[in-house]
Amino acid sequence: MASSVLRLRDVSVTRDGNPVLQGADWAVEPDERWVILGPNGAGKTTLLQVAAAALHPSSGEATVLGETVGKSDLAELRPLLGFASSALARRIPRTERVVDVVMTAAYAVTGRWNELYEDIDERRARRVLAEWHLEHLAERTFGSLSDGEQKRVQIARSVMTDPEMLLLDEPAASLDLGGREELLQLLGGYASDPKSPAIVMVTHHVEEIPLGFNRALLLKEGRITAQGPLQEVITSESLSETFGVEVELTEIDGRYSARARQAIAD
Ligand SMILES: Nc1ncnc2c1ncn2[C@@H]1O[C@H](COP(=O)(O)OP(=O)(O)OP(=O)(O)O)[C@@H](O)[C@H]1O
Repeated sequence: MASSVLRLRDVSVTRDGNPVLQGADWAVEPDERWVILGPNGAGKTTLLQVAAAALHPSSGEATVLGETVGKSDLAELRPLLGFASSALARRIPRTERVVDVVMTAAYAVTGRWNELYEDIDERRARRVLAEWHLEHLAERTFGSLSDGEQKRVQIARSVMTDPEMLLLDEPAASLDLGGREELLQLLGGYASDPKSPAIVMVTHHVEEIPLGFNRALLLKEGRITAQGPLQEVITSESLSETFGVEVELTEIDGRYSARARQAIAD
């Protein structure tokens, strides 16, 4: 069996003296596509930052692509980890050409400075843009795109280096219905492709779980409350327990929706 791309053993993270992640045990295998759900402040982004080797555990051990976070030089890991988040997107210059936004990922920078780009990088960037239905926007500036288009550019950028693990922090946040559905369709296709890397996606809403995702992890107050196969973990009971409201969950053709039972009774 291939080795885990991510392994956490009893990982805790303390920030400003507060425990924000506690005793996390978790492994991600190459063929797994994980969704992480939990209330605001539960520690989802913190967990993703540990997975990205961007944050060191305060205690416990995190191994990313075989390297122990905090013990090895992680610079070489960077291109092997695709990462997209709104915080990272804010660092992309609005005047940058879309094709350059994607291409600069090969050098793990935002903004095109003095790197020498190869034709092969540009060809790959244009191919990745086409895969995410963005080729017609290649020459536009990043700042001129709609939110939905910008989200897709961020994901295209994060897969440019052909990473071994793709980490997505709320990729569908702030999208309208059409934009969300288009993104979910593309993500679902990507997740269903056996050649795609391991994927970990943080989201607030079960409606944003793309088809093709097969694992789920629930977090509450810094602790993992459930993890495992998606259909076993995403249940009315587990969501009610994690979010602290009575949740009524429905699933149609692999897509979920949830609402509070209270709302149904009213
Ligand atoms: N740099 C920081 N310094 C101090 N506390 C922090 C820092 N970053 C996050 N926290 C705290 O850690 C806790 C977990 O934050 P985190 O962003 O991981 O949660 P989250 O589940 O992603 O939340 P949300 O759903 O609101 O995005 C929160 O209480 C937050 O205030």
